[in-house]
Amino acid sequence: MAMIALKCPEIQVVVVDINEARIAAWNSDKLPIYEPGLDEVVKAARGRNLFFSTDVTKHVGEADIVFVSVNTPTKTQGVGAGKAADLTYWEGAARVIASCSTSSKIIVEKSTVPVKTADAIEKVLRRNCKHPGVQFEILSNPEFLAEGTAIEDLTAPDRVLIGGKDTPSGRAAVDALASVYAHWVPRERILCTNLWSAELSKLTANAMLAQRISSVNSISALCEATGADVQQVAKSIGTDSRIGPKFLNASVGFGGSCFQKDILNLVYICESVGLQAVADYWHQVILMNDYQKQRFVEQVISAMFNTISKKKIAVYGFAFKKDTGDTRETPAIDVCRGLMADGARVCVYDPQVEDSQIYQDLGTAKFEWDHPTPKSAPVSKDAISISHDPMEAAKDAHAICVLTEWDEFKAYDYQKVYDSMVKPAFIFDGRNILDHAKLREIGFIVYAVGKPLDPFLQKVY
Ligand SMILES: NC(=O)C1=CN([C@@H]2O[C@H](COP(=O)(O)OP(=O)(O)OC[C@H]3O[C@@H](n4cnc5c(N)ncnc54)[C@H](O)[C@@H]3O)[C@@H](O)[C@H]2O)C=CC1
Ligand SMILES: O=C(O)[C@H]1O[C@H](OP(=O)(O)OP(=O)(O)OC[C@H]2O[C@@H](n3ccc(=O)[nH]c3=O)[C@H](O)[C@@H]2O)[C@H](O)[C@@H](O)[C@@H]1O
Repeated sequence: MAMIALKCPEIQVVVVDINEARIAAWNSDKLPIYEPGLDEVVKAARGRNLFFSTDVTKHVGEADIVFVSVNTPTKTQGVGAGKAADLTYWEGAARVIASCSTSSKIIVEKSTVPVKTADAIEKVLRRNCKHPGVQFEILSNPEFLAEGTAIEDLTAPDRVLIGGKDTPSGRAAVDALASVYAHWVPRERILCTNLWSAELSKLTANAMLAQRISSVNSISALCEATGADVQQVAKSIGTDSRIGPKFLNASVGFGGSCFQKDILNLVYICESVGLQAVADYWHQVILMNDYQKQRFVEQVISAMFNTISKKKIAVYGFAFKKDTGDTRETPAIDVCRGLMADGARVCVYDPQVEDSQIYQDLGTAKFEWDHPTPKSAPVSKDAISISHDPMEAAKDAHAICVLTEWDEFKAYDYQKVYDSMVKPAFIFDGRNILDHAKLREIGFIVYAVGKPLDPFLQKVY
Protein backbone atom coordinates (compact mmCIF):
# COMPACT_ATOMS: atom_id res chain seq x y z
CA MET A 1 0.00 0.00 0.00
CA ALA A 2 2.92 2.31 0.70
CA MET A 3 4.23 1.66 -2.79
CA ILE A 4 0.84 2.41 -4.36
CA ALA A 5 0.71 5.66 -2.36
CA LEU A 6 4.22 6.58 -3.49
CA LYS A 7 3.58 5.89 -7.16
CA CYS A 8 0.01 7.23 -7.34
CA PRO A 9 0.00 10.62 -5.54
CA GLU A 10 -3.61 11.29 -6.58
CA ILE A 11 -4.88 8.16 -4.81
CA GLN A 12 -5.62 8.37 -1.07
CA VAL A 13 -4.43 5.22 0.69
CA VAL A 14 -5.50 4.43 4.25
CA VAL A 15 -4.09 1.31 5.89
CA VAL A 16 -6.41 0.05 8.62
CA ASP A 17 -5.72 -2.66 11.17
CA ILE A 18 -7.48 -3.80 14.34
CA ASN A 19 -4.07 -4.04 16.02
CA GLU A 20 -3.56 -0.67 17.72
CA ALA A 21 0.10 -1.20 18.59
CA ARG A 22 0.93 -1.91 14.95
CA ILE A 23 -0.87 1.17 13.68
CA ALA A 24 0.87 3.30 16.31
CA ALA A 25 4.20 1.92 15.12
CA TRP A 26 3.35 2.64 11.46
CA ASN A 27 2.70 6.23 12.53
CA SER A 28 5.97 6.47 14.47
CA ASP A 29 9.66 6.75 13.58
CA LYS A 30 10.25 3.04 14.21
CA LEU A 31 8.17 1.00 11.78
CA PRO A 32 6.93 -2.36 13.12
CA ILE A 33 8.90 -4.39 10.56
CA TYR A 34 12.47 -4.25 9.29
CA GLU A 35 12.51 -4.13 5.50
CA PRO A 36 15.35 -2.47 3.55
CA GLY A 37 14.11 0.70 1.78
CA LEU A 38 10.66 0.69 3.38
CA ASP A 39 11.34 3.60 5.73
CA GLU A 40 12.04 5.92 2.81
CA VAL A 41 8.91 4.88 0.93
CA VAL A 42 6.66 5.30 3.97
CA LYS A 43 8.21 8.62 4.94
CA ALA A 44 7.81 9.99 1.41
CA ALA A 45 4.07 9.32 1.31
CA ARG A 46 2.90 9.33 4.95
CA GLY A 47 0.74 12.33 5.77
CA ARG A 48 0.47 13.15 2.05
CA ASN A 49 -1.70 10.39 0.63
CA LEU A 50 -0.75 7.51 2.94
CA PHE A 51 -2.41 7.21 6.34
CA PHE A 52 -2.55 4.55 9.05
CA SER A 53 -5.62 4.19 11.23
CA THR A 54 -7.55 1.83 13.48
CA ASP A 55 -10.86 3.32 12.38
CA VAL A 56 -11.71 0.40 10.12
CA THR A 57 -15.38 1.15 9.49
CA LYS A 58 -14.88 4.82 8.62
CA HIS A 59 -12.14 4.27 6.06
CA VAL A 60 -13.54 1.07 4.57
CA GLY A 61 -16.92 2.81 4.30
CA GLU A 62 -15.37 5.67 2.32
CA ALA A 63 -13.20 3.55 0.01
CA ASP A 64 -13.77 2.68 -3.65
CA ILE A 65 -11.27 -0.18 -3.57
CA VAL A 66 -10.59 -2.29 -0.46
CA PHE A 67 -7.50 -4.50 -0.39
CA VAL A 68 -7.93 -7.28 2.18
CA SER A 69 -4.53 -8.44 3.43
CA VAL A 70 -5.46 -10.07 6.72
CA ASN A 71 -3.64 -13.16 7.90
CA THR A 72 -4.77 -16.57 6.60
CA PRO A 73 -3.05 -19.01 8.97
CA THR A 74 -3.16 -22.79 9.09
CA LYS A 75 -6.07 -24.08 11.18
CA THR A 76 -5.01 -25.29 14.62
CA GLN A 77 -8.21 -27.15 15.48
CA GLY A 78 -11.32 -28.73 14.00
CA VAL A 79 -11.81 -30.07 10.48
CA GLY A 80 -8.61 -29.71 8.45
CA ALA A 81 -6.47 -28.79 11.51
CA GLY A 82 -2.77 -28.63 10.57
CA LYS A 83 -3.49 -28.16 6.85
CA ALA A 84 -6.53 -26.10 5.88
CA ALA A 85 -6.37 -22.30 5.79
CA ASP A 86 -8.21 -20.63 8.66
CA LEU A 87 -10.45 -18.03 7.01
CA THR A 88 -11.84 -16.63 10.29
CA TYR A 89 -10.03 -13.30 9.83
CA TRP A 90 -11.04 -13.05 6.19
CA GLU A 91 -14.68 -13.73 6.94
CA GLY A 92 -14.53 -11.22 9.83
CA ALA A 93 -13.13 -8.59 7.47
CA ALA A 94 -15.85 -9.35 4.88
CA ARG A 95 -18.57 -8.93 7.50
CA VAL A 96 -17.13 -5.56 8.54
CA ILE A 97 -16.95 -4.44 4.89
CA ALA A 98 -20.56 -5.50 4.33
CA SER A 99 -21.82 -3.71 7.44
CA CYS A 100 -20.13 -0.37 6.76
CA SER A 101 -20.59 -0.11 2.97
CA THR A 102 -22.98 2.52 1.76
CA SER A 103 -21.44 2.63 -1.73
CA SER A 104 -20.35 0.00 -4.26
CA LYS A 105 -16.78 -1.24 -3.95
CA ILE A 106 -14.11 -3.36 -5.52
CA ILE A 107 -12.86 -5.90 -2.97
CA VAL A 108 -9.35 -7.12 -3.68
CA GLU A 109 -8.09 -10.40 -2.25
CA LYS A 110 -4.47 -9.59 -1.40
CA SER A 111 -4.07 -12.31 1.21
CA THR A 112 -3.11 -15.74 -0.06
CA VAL A 113 -6.33 -17.74 0.03
CA PRO A 114 -7.61 -21.16 -1.06
CA VAL A 115 -8.95 -21.37 -4.59
CA LYS A 116 -12.69 -20.52 -4.63
CA THR A 117 -12.48 -18.14 -1.65
CA ALA A 118 -13.91 -15.30 -3.75
CA ASP A 119 -17.14 -17.30 -4.04
CA ALA A 120 -17.46 -17.66 -0.28
CA ILE A 121 -16.60 -14.02 0.36
CA GLU A 122 -19.13 -12.84 -2.16
CA LYS A 123 -21.87 -14.76 -0.33
CA VAL A 124 -20.91 -13.18 2.99
CA LEU A 125 -20.83 -9.71 1.48
CA ARG A 126 -24.13 -10.07 -0.41
CA ARG A 127 -26.07 -11.50 2.53
CA ASN A 128 -24.80 -8.97 5.06
CA CYS A 129 -25.00 -5.67 3.24
CA LYS A 130 -28.05 -3.72 4.35
CA HIS A 131 -27.85 -0.99 1.70
CA PRO A 132 -29.86 -1.68 -1.43
CA GLY A 133 -28.03 -1.09 -4.67
CA VAL A 134 -24.55 -1.55 -3.20
CA GLN A 135 -22.54 -3.89 -5.44
CA PHE A 136 -19.30 -5.70 -4.66
CA GLU A 137 -16.93 -6.82 -7.36
CA ILE A 138 -14.32 -9.26 -6.07
CA LEU A 139 -10.86 -9.47 -7.60
CA SER A 140 -7.95 -11.74 -6.80
CA ASN A 141 -4.65 -9.86 -6.80
CA PRO A 142 -2.14 -12.09 -5.01
CA GLU A 143 1.15 -10.66 -3.80
CA PHE A 144 4.47 -12.14 -4.93
CA LEU A 145 6.97 -9.98 -3.00
CA ALA A 146 9.55 -11.71 -0.82
CA GLU A 147 10.56 -10.30 2.55
CA GLY A 148 13.96 -8.63 2.62
CA THR A 149 13.60 -7.60 -1.02
CA ALA A 150 10.02 -6.29 -0.84
CA ILE A 151 10.76 -2.80 -2.13
CA GLU A 152 12.78 -4.06 -5.11
CA ASP A 153 10.11 -6.67 -5.88
CA LEU A 154 7.33 -4.08 -5.72
CA THR A 155 9.23 -1.50 -7.75
CA ALA A 156 9.91 -3.86 -10.64
CA PRO A 157 7.66 -6.90 -10.28
CA ASP A 158 8.04 -9.86 -12.68
CA ARG A 159 4.27 -9.62 -13.01
CA VAL A 160 1.16 -8.29 -11.36
CA LEU A 161 -1.67 -10.80 -11.44
CA ILE A 162 -5.31 -9.74 -11.45
CA GLY A 163 -8.15 -12.26 -11.58
CA GLY A 164 -11.75 -11.19 -12.10
CA LYS A 165 -15.09 -12.31 -13.44
CA ASP A 166 -15.67 -12.40 -17.17
CA THR A 167 -18.68 -10.06 -16.95
CA PRO A 168 -18.92 -6.36 -17.91
CA SER A 169 -18.65 -5.25 -14.27
CA GLY A 170 -15.90 -7.81 -13.60
CA ARG A 171 -13.86 -6.58 -16.58
CA ALA A 172 -14.38 -2.95 -15.53
CA ALA A 173 -13.09 -3.76 -12.02
CA VAL A 174 -10.02 -5.53 -13.44
CA ASP A 175 -9.32 -2.48 -15.62
CA ALA A 176 -9.68 -0.13 -12.65
CA LEU A 177 -7.15 -2.08 -10.60
CA ALA A 178 -4.82 -2.54 -13.58
CA SER A 179 -4.78 1.23 -14.09
CA VAL A 180 -3.52 1.67 -10.50
CA TYR A 181 -0.53 -0.61 -11.14
CA ALA A 182 -0.02 0.87 -14.61
CA HIS A 183 1.30 4.03 -12.88
CA TRP A 184 4.63 2.22 -12.68
CA VAL A 185 4.33 -1.35 -13.98
CA PRO A 186 4.53 -1.88 -17.77
CA ARG A 187 1.15 -3.03 -19.12
CA GLU A 188 2.57 -6.28 -20.54
CA ARG A 189 3.55 -7.30 -17.01
CA ILE A 190 -0.01 -6.96 -15.75
CA LEU A 191 -1.58 -10.38 -16.29
CA CYS A 192 -5.35 -10.66 -16.23
CA THR A 193 -6.96 -14.07 -15.65
CA ASN A 194 -10.15 -15.53 -14.29
CA LEU A 195 -10.61 -15.49 -10.50
CA TRP A 196 -9.80 -19.14 -9.86
CA SER A 197 -6.63 -19.08 -11.97
CA ALA A 198 -5.32 -16.10 -10.00
CA GLU A 199 -6.09 -17.69 -6.62
CA LEU A 200 -4.57 -21.03 -7.62
CA SER A 201 -1.52 -19.44 -9.30
CA LYS A 202 -0.42 -17.94 -5.99
CA LEU A 203 -0.53 -21.23 -4.07
CA THR A 204 1.16 -22.99 -6.97
CA ALA A 205 3.91 -20.38 -7.30
CA ASN A 206 4.83 -20.78 -3.64
CA ALA A 207 4.61 -24.57 -3.83
CA MET A 208 6.91 -24.68 -6.87
CA LEU A 209 9.43 -22.28 -5.31
CA ALA A 210 9.54 -24.32 -2.12
CA GLN A 211 9.77 -27.51 -4.18
CA ARG A 212 13.03 -26.28 -5.72
CA ILE A 213 14.53 -25.83 -2.27
CA SER A 214 13.33 -29.23 -1.08
CA SER A 215 14.68 -30.79 -4.28
CA VAL A 216 18.15 -29.30 -3.86
CA ASN A 217 18.09 -30.03 -0.12
CA SER A 218 17.26 -33.68 -0.80
CA ILE A 219 20.31 -33.81 -3.08
CA SER A 220 22.43 -32.13 -0.38
CA ALA A 221 22.00 -35.27 1.72
CA LEU A 222 23.13 -37.43 -1.20
CA CYS A 223 26.12 -35.11 -1.76
CA GLU A 224 27.29 -35.60 1.82
CA ALA A 225 26.98 -39.37 1.43
CA THR A 226 28.96 -39.47 -1.82
CA GLY A 227 31.51 -36.63 -1.75
CA ALA A 228 29.70 -34.50 -4.34
CA ASP A 229 29.39 -30.78 -3.58
CA VAL A 230 25.84 -29.42 -3.64
CA GLN A 231 26.95 -25.94 -4.74
CA GLN A 232 28.76 -27.43 -7.72
CA VAL A 233 25.74 -29.57 -8.51
CA ALA A 234 23.36 -26.58 -8.20
CA LYS A 235 25.57 -24.51 -10.48
CA SER A 236 25.84 -27.30 -13.02
CA ILE A 237 22.09 -27.84 -13.25
CA GLY A 238 21.23 -24.14 -12.86
CA THR A 239 23.18 -23.17 -15.97
CA ASP A 240 20.53 -25.01 -17.99
CA SER A 241 18.35 -22.05 -18.83
CA ARG A 242 15.23 -24.22 -18.51
CA ILE A 243 16.11 -24.69 -14.84
CA GLY A 244 17.95 -21.41 -14.10
CA PRO A 245 20.24 -20.55 -11.18
CA LYS A 246 17.80 -18.87 -8.79
CA PHE A 247 16.38 -20.51 -5.69
CA LEU A 248 18.79 -23.44 -5.71
CA ASN A 249 20.75 -22.69 -2.54
CA ALA A 250 20.85 -25.71 -0.29
CA SER A 251 20.05 -24.72 3.27
CA VAL A 252 19.09 -25.93 6.70
CA GLY A 253 15.52 -25.68 5.38
CA PHE A 254 13.12 -23.04 4.17
CA GLY A 255 11.11 -20.92 6.57
CA GLY A 256 8.84 -17.90 6.38
CA SER A 257 5.21 -17.26 6.98
CA CYS A 258 3.93 -18.55 3.67
CA PHE A 259 5.61 -21.57 2.06
CA GLN A 260 4.55 -24.13 4.64
CA LYS A 261 1.05 -22.80 5.20
CA ASP A 262 0.37 -22.37 1.50
CA ILE A 263 1.59 -25.85 0.57
CA LEU A 264 -0.43 -27.39 3.40
CA ASN A 265 -3.42 -25.44 2.14
CA LEU A 266 -2.84 -26.81 -1.38
CA VAL A 267 -2.53 -30.33 0.05
CA TYR A 268 -5.83 -29.90 1.88
CA ILE A 269 -7.61 -28.61 -1.21
CA CYS A 270 -6.36 -31.61 -3.22
CA GLU A 271 -7.56 -33.99 -0.50
CA SER A 272 -10.93 -32.21 -0.37
CA VAL A 273 -11.53 -32.83 -4.05
CA GLY A 274 -10.39 -36.46 -3.77
CA LEU A 275 -6.94 -36.07 -5.33
CA GLN A 276 -4.93 -37.95 -2.69
CA ALA A 277 -1.99 -38.71 -5.00
CA VAL A 278 -1.64 -35.02 -5.84
CA ALA A 279 -1.89 -34.13 -2.14
CA ASP A 280 0.84 -36.65 -1.25
CA TYR A 281 3.09 -35.29 -3.99
CA TRP A 282 3.03 -31.73 -2.61
CA HIS A 283 3.12 -32.85 1.03
CA GLN A 284 6.49 -34.41 0.33
CA VAL A 285 7.92 -30.87 -0.12
CA ILE A 286 7.10 -30.16 3.54
CA LEU A 287 8.29 -33.55 4.76
CA MET A 288 11.63 -33.02 2.99
CA ASN A 289 11.95 -29.64 4.69
CA ASP A 290 11.31 -31.20 8.11
CA TYR A 291 13.84 -33.91 7.29
CA GLN A 292 16.46 -31.29 6.39
CA LYS A 293 16.12 -29.49 9.75
CA GLN A 294 16.17 -32.79 11.65
CA ARG A 295 19.20 -33.99 9.68
CA PHE A 296 21.07 -30.80 10.60
CA VAL A 297 20.41 -31.33 14.33
CA GLU A 298 21.49 -34.98 14.08
CA GLN A 299 24.68 -33.94 12.30
CA VAL A 300 25.53 -31.53 15.15
CA ILE A 301 24.93 -34.17 17.78
CA SER A 302 26.82 -36.95 16.03
CA ALA A 303 29.79 -34.69 15.22
CA MET A 304 30.10 -33.68 18.84
CA PHE A 305 30.63 -37.27 20.03
CA ASN A 306 26.90 -37.99 20.31
CA THR A 307 26.48 -35.74 23.30
CA ILE A 308 25.70 -32.07 23.48
CA SER A 309 24.36 -32.20 27.02
CA LYS A 310 25.32 -29.01 28.90
CA LYS A 311 27.50 -27.86 25.99
CA LYS A 312 27.13 -24.23 24.96
CA ILE A 313 26.17 -23.88 21.29
CA ALA A 314 26.08 -20.44 19.66
CA VAL A 315 23.35 -19.92 17.07
CA TYR A 316 24.15 -17.21 14.52
CA GLY A 317 20.90 -16.00 13.02
CA PHE A 318 17.30 -16.62 14.09
CA ALA A 319 15.37 -14.82 11.31
CA PHE A 320 14.02 -17.04 8.51
CA LYS A 321 16.29 -15.27 6.00
CA LYS A 322 18.64 -12.28 5.92
CA ASP A 323 17.47 -8.65 5.83
CA THR A 324 14.34 -9.30 7.87
CA GLY A 325 13.54 -9.53 11.56
CA ASP A 326 10.73 -11.98 10.74
CA THR A 327 10.95 -15.36 12.48
CA ARG A 328 7.73 -16.96 11.34
CA GLU A 329 8.39 -20.69 10.68
CA THR A 330 12.14 -20.00 10.73
CA PRO A 331 14.18 -23.22 10.60
CA ALA A 332 15.99 -21.85 13.68
CA ILE A 333 12.96 -22.72 15.81
CA ASP A 334 13.11 -26.44 15.04
CA VAL A 335 16.91 -26.54 15.14
CA CYS A 336 17.10 -24.76 18.53
CA ARG A 337 14.38 -27.00 19.92
CA GLY A 338 16.24 -30.07 18.66
CA LEU A 339 19.48 -28.93 20.30
CA MET A 340 17.73 -27.99 23.54
CA ALA A 341 15.94 -31.36 23.61
CA ASP A 342 19.36 -33.01 23.70
CA GLY A 343 20.44 -30.88 26.66
CA ALA A 344 22.49 -28.17 24.90
CA ARG A 345 22.73 -24.63 26.27
CA VAL A 346 21.83 -22.56 23.22
CA CYS A 347 22.94 -18.92 22.93
CA VAL A 348 21.31 -17.01 20.06
CA TYR A 349 22.66 -13.95 18.28
CA ASP A 350 20.62 -12.25 15.54
CA PRO A 351 21.17 -8.67 14.31
CA GLN A 352 17.45 -7.84 14.00
CA VAL A 353 15.23 -10.21 15.95
CA GLU A 354 13.90 -8.99 19.32
CA ASP A 355 14.72 -11.10 22.41
CA SER A 356 11.05 -11.44 23.36
CA GLN A 357 10.29 -12.85 19.90
CA ILE A 358 12.88 -15.61 20.30
CA TYR A 359 11.54 -16.65 23.72
CA GLN A 360 7.98 -16.59 22.41
CA ASP A 361 8.80 -18.60 19.27
CA LEU A 362 10.55 -21.33 21.21
CA GLY A 363 7.60 -21.64 23.58
CA THR A 364 4.81 -21.61 21.00
CA ALA A 365 3.23 -24.73 19.48
CA LYS A 366 3.20 -25.31 15.70
CA PHE A 367 0.75 -23.18 13.69
CA GLU A 368 -0.17 -21.11 16.81
CA TRP A 369 2.00 -18.08 15.95
CA ASP A 370 -0.21 -16.83 13.12
CA HIS A 371 -3.24 -16.37 15.34
CA PRO A 372 -3.86 -13.13 17.29
CA THR A 373 -3.18 -14.46 20.80
CA PRO A 374 -0.82 -17.41 20.44
CA LYS A 375 -0.64 -19.75 23.40
CA SER A 376 2.96 -19.73 24.58
CA ALA A 377 4.71 -21.60 27.41
CA PRO A 378 7.81 -20.10 29.08
CA VAL A 379 11.10 -21.64 27.96
CA SER A 380 13.88 -22.56 30.38
CA LYS A 381 16.43 -19.74 30.55
CA ASP A 382 19.08 -22.39 31.36
CA ALA A 383 18.53 -23.96 27.97
CA ILE A 384 18.33 -20.72 25.98
CA SER A 385 20.06 -17.38 26.27
CA ILE A 386 20.34 -14.44 23.92
CA SER A 387 23.37 -12.31 23.23
CA HIS A 388 23.62 -9.02 21.36
CA ASP A 389 27.29 -9.59 20.62
CA PRO A 390 28.39 -12.41 18.28
CA MET A 391 31.78 -12.66 20.03
CA GLU A 392 30.17 -13.07 23.42
CA ALA A 393 27.70 -15.64 22.02
CA ALA A 394 30.63 -17.78 20.84
CA LYS A 395 32.75 -17.39 23.98
CA ASP A 396 33.22 -20.76 25.73
CA ALA A 397 30.95 -22.42 23.18
CA HIS A 398 31.73 -25.83 21.69
CA ALA A 399 30.05 -25.00 18.41
CA ILE A 400 28.52 -22.31 16.22
CA CYS A 401 25.47 -23.04 14.05
CA VAL A 402 24.86 -20.56 11.22
CA LEU A 403 21.13 -20.62 10.56
CA THR A 404 20.53 -17.33 8.69
CA GLU A 405 22.61 -15.99 5.81
CA TRP A 406 23.24 -12.49 7.29
CA ASP A 407 26.11 -10.82 5.40
CA GLU A 408 27.81 -9.67 8.59
CA PHE A 409 28.54 -13.31 9.56
CA LYS A 410 31.05 -13.47 6.69
CA ALA A 411 33.03 -10.52 8.01
CA TYR A 412 33.81 -11.69 11.57
CA ASP A 413 37.34 -12.27 12.84
CA TYR A 414 37.04 -16.06 13.13
CA GLN A 415 40.55 -16.44 14.58
CA LYS A 416 39.36 -14.37 17.54
CA VAL A 417 36.14 -16.39 17.70
CA TYR A 418 38.12 -19.66 17.60
CA ASP A 419 40.46 -18.57 20.36
CA SER A 420 37.55 -17.97 22.73
CA MET A 421 35.87 -21.35 22.11
CA VAL A 422 36.22 -24.80 23.69
CA LYS A 423 38.27 -27.22 21.53
CA PRO A 424 37.63 -28.96 19.25
CA ALA A 425 35.66 -25.98 17.99
CA PHE A 426 32.91 -26.75 15.47
CA ILE A 427 31.11 -24.62 12.90
CA PHE A 428 27.93 -25.96 11.30
CA ASP A 429 27.17 -23.75 8.33
CA GLY A 430 23.48 -24.22 7.54
CA ARG A 431 23.61 -21.62 4.76
CA ASN A 432 26.98 -22.28 3.06
CA ILE A 433 28.05 -18.66 3.41
CA LEU A 434 31.39 -18.87 5.24
CA ASP A 435 34.89 -19.41 3.85
CA HIS A 436 35.28 -23.03 4.88
CA ALA A 437 38.90 -23.44 3.75
CA LYS A 438 39.95 -20.47 5.87
CA LEU A 439 37.99 -21.74 8.88
CA ARG A 440 39.72 -25.14 8.57
CA GLU A 441 43.09 -23.41 8.42
CA ILE A 442 42.28 -21.67 11.70
CA GLY A 443 41.48 -25.04 13.23
CA PHE A 444 37.71 -25.32 13.13
CA ILE A 445 35.94 -28.58 12.34
CA VAL A 446 33.51 -27.46 9.65
CA TYR A 447 30.24 -29.01 8.53
CA ALA A 448 28.44 -27.35 5.61
CA VAL A 449 25.16 -28.50 4.09
CA GLY A 450 25.73 -30.75 1.08
CA LYS A 451 29.52 -30.34 1.10
CA PRO A 452 32.11 -33.13 1.27
CA LEU A 453 32.50 -34.06 4.93
CA ASP A 454 35.64 -33.32 6.95
CA PRO A 455 37.46 -36.60 7.74
CA PHE A 456 36.75 -35.74 11.39
CA LEU A 457 32.99 -35.92 10.68
CA GLN A 458 32.96 -39.10 8.63
CA LYS A 459 31.17 -41.86 10.45
CA VAL A 460 33.16 -44.96 11.30
CA TYR A 461 30.93 -47.99 10.70
N1 LIG B 1 4.44 -11.61 4.43
C1 LIG B 1 4.61 -11.68 3.13
O1 LIG B 1 5.72 -11.46 2.63
C2 LIG B 1 3.51 -12.04 2.21
C3 LIG B 1 2.25 -12.34 2.68
N2 LIG B 1 1.26 -12.73 1.84
C4 LIG B 1 -0.08 -13.04 2.35
O2 LIG B 1 -0.66 -11.84 2.89
C5 LIG B 1 -1.49 -12.15 4.01
C6 LIG B 1 -1.06 -11.33 5.20
O3 LIG B 1 0.29 -11.66 5.49
P1 LIG B 1 1.15 -10.80 6.53
O4 LIG B 1 1.02 -9.36 6.21
O5 LIG B 1 2.50 -11.41 6.56
O6 LIG B 1 0.35 -11.13 7.88
P2 LIG B 1 0.31 -10.32 9.26
O7 LIG B 1 -0.23 -11.29 10.26
O8 LIG B 1 1.64 -9.68 9.50
O9 LIG B 1 -0.73 -9.14 9.03
C7 LIG B 1 -2.11 -9.33 8.98
C8 LIG B 1 -2.77 -8.16 9.71
O10 LIG B 1 -4.19 -8.25 9.55
C9 LIG B 1 -4.79 -7.69 10.71
N3 LIG B 1 -6.21 -8.08 10.78
C10 LIG B 1 -6.73 -9.31 11.03
N4 LIG B 1 -8.08 -9.26 10.96
C11 LIG B 1 -8.41 -7.98 10.66
C12 LIG B 1 -9.65 -7.29 10.45
N5 LIG B 1 -10.81 -7.93 10.52
N6 LIG B 1 -9.62 -5.96 10.17
C13 LIG B 1 -8.43 -5.29 10.08
N7 LIG B 1 -7.25 -5.89 10.26
C14 LIG B 1 -7.23 -7.21 10.55
C15 LIG B 1 -3.95 -8.25 11.83
O11 LIG B 1 -4.10 -7.47 12.99
C16 LIG B 1 -2.52 -8.14 11.22
O12 LIG B 1 -1.88 -6.94 11.58
C17 LIG B 1 -1.39 -13.67 4.20
O13 LIG B 1 -2.47 -14.29 3.54
C18 LIG B 1 -0.10 -14.02 3.50
O14 LIG B 1 -0.10 -15.35 3.03
C19 LIG B 1 1.45 -12.79 0.49
C20 LIG B 1 2.67 -12.48 -0.05
C21 LIG B 1 3.79 -12.06 0.75
O1 LIG C 1 3.81 -15.70 -0.26
C1 LIG C 1 4.76 -15.19 0.32
O2 LIG C 1 4.74 -14.80 1.47
C2 LIG C 1 6.08 -15.07 -0.36
O3 LIG C 1 6.83 -16.27 -0.04
C3 LIG C 1 8.17 -16.27 -0.53
O4 LIG C 1 8.89 -15.16 0.00
P1 LIG C 1 9.55 -15.15 1.48
O5 LIG C 1 8.96 -16.27 2.28
O6 LIG C 1 9.42 -13.78 1.99
O7 LIG C 1 11.11 -15.42 1.25
P2 LIG C 1 11.96 -16.34 0.23
O8 LIG C 1 13.04 -15.51 -0.32
O9 LIG C 1 11.08 -17.04 -0.73
O10 LIG C 1 12.62 -17.39 1.20
C4 LIG C 1 11.85 -18.40 1.85
C5 LIG C 1 12.78 -19.38 2.58
O11 LIG C 1 13.50 -20.19 1.66
C6 LIG C 1 14.88 -20.15 1.96
N1 LIG C 1 15.64 -20.33 0.70
C7 LIG C 1 15.41 -19.49 -0.35
C8 LIG C 1 16.10 -19.66 -1.53
C9 LIG C 1 17.03 -20.69 -1.66
O12 LIG C 1 17.69 -20.88 -2.70
N2 LIG C 1 17.23 -21.52 -0.59
C10 LIG C 1 16.55 -21.36 0.59
O13 LIG C 1 16.75 -22.14 1.54
C11 LIG C 1 15.09 -18.80 2.61
O14 LIG C 1 16.26 -18.74 3.37
C12 LIG C 1 13.83 -18.69 3.46
O15 LIG C 1 13.96 -19.39 4.67
C13 LIG C 1 8.14 -16.12 -2.06
O16 LIG C 1 9.49 -16.05 -2.54
C14 LIG C 1 7.38 -14.87 -2.47
O17 LIG C 1 7.29 -14.82 -3.88
C15 LIG C 1 5.98 -14.93 -1.86
O18 LIG C 1 5.24 -13.77 -2.18
